[in-house]
Amino acid sequence: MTGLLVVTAVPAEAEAVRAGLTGATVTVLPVGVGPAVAGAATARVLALAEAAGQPYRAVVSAGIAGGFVGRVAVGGTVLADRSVAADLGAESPAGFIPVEDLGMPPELLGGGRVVPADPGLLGALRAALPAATVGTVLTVSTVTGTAESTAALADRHPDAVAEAMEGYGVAVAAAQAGVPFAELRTISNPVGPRDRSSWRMREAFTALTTAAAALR
Ligand SMILES: O=C(O)c1cccc(C(=O)CC[C@H]2O[C@@H](n3cnc4c(=O)[nH]cnc43)[C@H](O)[C@@H]2O)c1
Repeated sequence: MTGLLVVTAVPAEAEAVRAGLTGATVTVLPVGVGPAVAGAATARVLALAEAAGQPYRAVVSAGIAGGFVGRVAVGGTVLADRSVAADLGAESPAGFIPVEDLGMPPELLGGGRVVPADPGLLGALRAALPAATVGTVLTVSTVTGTAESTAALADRHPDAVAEAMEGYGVAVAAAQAGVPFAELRTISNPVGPRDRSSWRMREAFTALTTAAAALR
């Protein structure tokens, strides 16, 4: 059995993770942005490793994220206790309807919009990162960028601490391969009205390198 697989969206995130992992035998791969491409690419990596007789023992989705104001600070580190496909469902005049409530057969929903982190893996990461904020990390296909959508999302998910774009897709790939999953994020920007001047990429990448040491 091979070791841990860490998947990021972009190469810069993968480099930041690798910088914190010197000496460790961890595979770090940038697999693309968004839940579909990240999920499909992760599924392929897991399947190829399995076919080669060297399955990974766990998968971590890692990278930067937006943080919900008042729940986690920019520059902070987040561990997901669950990864949730926040926009998988239907809009209606009465508000958002989760995909589970649309009357579809459950077997078509791949376990639903909520994938819990593996308890053993999350426990190990919590122990290694005691200052990390633990909570729901949302996966969105569209970055939240207005005050109205931020308020609606925060209301719908009172336990959400951050949003990113890959975790749920990677989590589904891991679940279908029977491999433990966790999500680790560092906060580059507040979730809220689009404002590039509020982004703190350097801070988030530095925090990602520091947090990556926990993956050894
Ligand atoms: O152009 C924008 O308004 C914008 C706002 C936030 C992030 C981006 C990106 O291109 C980065 C997407 C990339 O990073 C993760 N990420 C970082 N911050 C957020 C966020 O606030 N909401 C969702 N995803 C975020 C994400 O996982 C992607 O891989 C552009």
